[in-house]
Amino acid sequence: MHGLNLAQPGLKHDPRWFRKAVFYEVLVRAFADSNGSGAGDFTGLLGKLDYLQWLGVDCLWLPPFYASPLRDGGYDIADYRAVLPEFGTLPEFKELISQAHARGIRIITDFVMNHTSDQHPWFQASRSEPDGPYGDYYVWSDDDTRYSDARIIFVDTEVSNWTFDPVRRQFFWHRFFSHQPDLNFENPKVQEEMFDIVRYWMDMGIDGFRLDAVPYLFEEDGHNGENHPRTHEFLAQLRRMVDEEYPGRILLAEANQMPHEVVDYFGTEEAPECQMCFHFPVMPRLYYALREGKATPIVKVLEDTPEIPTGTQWGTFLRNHDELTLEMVDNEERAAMYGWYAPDPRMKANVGIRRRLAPLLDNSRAEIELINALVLSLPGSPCLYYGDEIGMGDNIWLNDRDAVRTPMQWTPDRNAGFSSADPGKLYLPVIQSLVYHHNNVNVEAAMASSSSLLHWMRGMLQVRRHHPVMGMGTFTVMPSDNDAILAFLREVTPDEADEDTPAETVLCVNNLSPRPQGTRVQLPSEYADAQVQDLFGGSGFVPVDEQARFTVTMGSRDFFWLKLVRRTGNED
Ligand SMILES: OC[C@H]1O[C@H](O[C@H]2O[C@H](CO)[C@@H](O)[C@H](O)[C@H]2O)[C@H](O)[C@@H](O)[C@@H]1O
Ligand SMILES: [Ca+2]
Repeated sequence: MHGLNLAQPGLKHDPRWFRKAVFYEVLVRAFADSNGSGAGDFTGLLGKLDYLQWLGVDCLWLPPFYASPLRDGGYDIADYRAVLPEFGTLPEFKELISQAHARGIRIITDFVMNHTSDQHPWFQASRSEPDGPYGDYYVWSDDDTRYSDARIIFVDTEVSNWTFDPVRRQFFWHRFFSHQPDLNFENPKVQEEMFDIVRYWMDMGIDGFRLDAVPYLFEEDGHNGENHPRTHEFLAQLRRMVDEEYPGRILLAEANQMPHEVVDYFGTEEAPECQMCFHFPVMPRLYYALREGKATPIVKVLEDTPEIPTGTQWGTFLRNHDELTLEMVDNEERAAMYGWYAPDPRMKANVGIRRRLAPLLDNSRAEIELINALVLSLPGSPCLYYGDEIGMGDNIWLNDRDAVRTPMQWTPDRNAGFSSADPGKLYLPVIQSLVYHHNNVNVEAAMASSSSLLHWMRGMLQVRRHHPVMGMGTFTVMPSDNDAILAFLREVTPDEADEDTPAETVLCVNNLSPRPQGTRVQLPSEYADAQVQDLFGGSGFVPVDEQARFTVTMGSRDFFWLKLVRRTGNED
């Protein structure tokens, strides 16, 4: 990318880095193709690190890039220690890590422990040699009746969690596609293999793992096969090993579960598990609140979210490489979400919606800004999805979740500047729809326009970085007299402050309504008469009154991030 002559600060030692970080999920296959093969690769991604540094992200999450038949976007691994040749080589991957680190960007990768591809040599050996060393690596049964309390997750394609294998003449267990047999975690050798694979990639220099589909490791008759106590025991052992051998590296749980269940993946003080967990239930409620024009769904889900252990952090997100999952809302809410966000049945996938952020919000700049402001200010470290920073579109005519995995749009040129290949050779076609065509929606054009969504996003990340309170601070909802308004405080008190995280209080006020709204927000008494300073440089806000009430009028879908400066002598 021209004109991005950036300093390369390198990584700063900071054991709490993940609590302040902005993550960015990027599919190697989708970002940049360096050799005209039609698919993205490590070298292509490396060439775009300056862009990512310029944007201001702190950590990349790379979904699987391992050897795989790619029947589930790489979540069907055929060799945990090899990279898919079309993505490059291991030395290229190592170079990517070191170049990212040189730019102050960390990298976490996906670790799919629950299952492998049926092409994995372990499975091939297990099916053909039941008494051999791999015979017990998978979950086999003479019939398909066990674990009947476990639900089917991929309801669009699967009719059972058991599939008959004609070679071994037994059924094998799978929570996802029938080409993804579940590993048998009851087998200590499988557990050892997992430990060794973690060591292998951590030795290579990665900064952590997203633990894919982690609730499903252990199963038992009479149990629904999710969040089994033995899964938690295993994770605690894994964490102990990581802390001993790779201190500072993180484990991030992908547990699509209700708040009271997902918090268990943080573990306990005696037996910690993951430093981070994605907060699945909050995500659909952000979209719900936007359409309802009310703060209640967000307030409620955060009220239902238990406290998390000291030093841990939520991972938040608006979109990712999967469908916008609606597993964590009730039937009524799900029906409303489908009505609002999936008017065409093609937009649905499993229990969710396979669309990108901008099309979901009908390309409304105000809504895109508000929902991003929410995810950047609510508790947790936000994870952006590649392309959403330029408002990329989707293609619901593609299969399954490929709808949201199309090539990154860099320029208005051939293949959107993603690849020099013959357009027919691309792993997926670039977006050519009327509104989101790469002629208009691309990084080059967005960079050339100072009012673009891209520049706005970058500005937001800069402000967030300058205010570590957004990652580290406490979160408290402030009562407002208008139910369209979501107001909350993020706060680091002088007692909690240190040289990296100064004491600060930020009041975030969000208008979820499409109409202008006035509100009076009641603040804690110590903020009586406090001065109000806009983090984005605005001015003229009326100070908090002597009864600690803050009064403001907000435009449609408006938001404010306001630093509260207490009156001297009002410090208690
Ligand atoms: O490896 C199988 C799948 O694992 C992850 O799945 C998660 O996404 C599902 C929706 O697509 C969701 O319903 C489930 O609860 C999750 O575990 C991974 O993110 C998928 O891409 C993958 O197919
Ligand atoms: Ca399993």
